[in-house]
Amino acid sequence: MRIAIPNKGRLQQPTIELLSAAGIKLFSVDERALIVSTNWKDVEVIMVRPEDIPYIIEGGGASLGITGHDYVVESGAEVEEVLKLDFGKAKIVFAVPQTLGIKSVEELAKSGKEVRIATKYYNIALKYVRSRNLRAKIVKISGAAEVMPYLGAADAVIDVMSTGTTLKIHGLEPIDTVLETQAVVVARKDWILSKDANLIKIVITMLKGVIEGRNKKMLFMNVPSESLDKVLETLPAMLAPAVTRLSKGDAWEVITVVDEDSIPEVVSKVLELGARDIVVVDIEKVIK
Ligand SMILES: Nc1ncnc2c1ncn2[C@@H]1O[C@H](COP(=O)(O)OP(=O)(O)OP(=O)(O)O)[C@@H](O)[C@H]1O
Ligand SMILES: O=P(O)(O)OC[C@H]1O[C@H](OP(=O)(O)OP(=O)(O)O)[C@H](O)[C@@H]1O
Ligand SMILES: [Mg+2]
Repeated sequence: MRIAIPNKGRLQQPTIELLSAAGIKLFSVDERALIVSTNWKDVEVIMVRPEDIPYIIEGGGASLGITGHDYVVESGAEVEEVLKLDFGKAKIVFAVPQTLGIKSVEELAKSGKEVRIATKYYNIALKYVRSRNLRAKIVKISGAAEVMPYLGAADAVIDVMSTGTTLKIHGLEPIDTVLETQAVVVARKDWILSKDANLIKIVITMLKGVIEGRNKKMLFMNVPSESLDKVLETLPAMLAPAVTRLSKGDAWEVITVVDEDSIPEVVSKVLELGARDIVVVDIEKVIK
């Protein structure tokens, strides 16, 4: 089977790292190679432009693809988003020059003036202006939208924002969120009927395992008998914490899996309750 991944840009490196963590390592012979074999003998990776990936999947050129949700929406391709990947997170925003002093889209719509909007997201922009009753002309460009108002070639932009620095540098102010995006895994809608369905399922399971594992940690701790019940009561777990008697003394080893974000709170609570020797361990995959 084939997996289509970005051949450039922000999503490429995290995608290669994700595949590797899932166990799929790329054998790259040449940096310019568009088709790369992997250590999984039935899995081949193709490197293509991220905006083309939805069409490639829809057309049957690859079984799975990794690209941005924004590109899936923009393409209008009939594909299924099977997994969110937690990277490439950004917002597509509508931004206008700060000097205009406009604070909302409603204000702009009411003015009745035609706005020229520069964007690489033509279809998303078209749908957006209709939904907001804006009189607009969409100026389709393929990048660097932020500079268009400065050049006088557009009055506003619909573009990607993460920290907001790029917009600010160019004197633009976001006044509305058009779409939230992140990297996703896409497949054909009927992938389950494909001859590769089993392998596709395995790859999705491994990728999901890595994503689930990234936000979780394993905790080991020693707990004296008198504290055990209280510690077990407070500890989160996937099902329930595991408990084993220690080889010496009146104490127990308690093992559980918790969300990374909750570690400071959980650790301070169990310490207070008498737990000791707490060990926090990274998790490679969580397969449910
Ligand atoms: N600053 C950002 N933070 C997080 N995600 C981003 C950011 N900029 C773009 N993205 C996301 O990454 C993907 C962009 O991939 P793409 O390779 O097309 O753009 P790029 O990495 O900016 O390269 P280029 O602009 O040169 O085409 C999109 O899905 C987009 O939403
Ligand atoms: O809100 P910010 O954190 O500033 O991020 C937004 C910028 O990030 C992306 O560009 P990127 O950094 O990928 O550079 P590029 O212009 O080469 O695409 C995007 O096209 C914006 O220009
Ligand atoms: Mg970019």
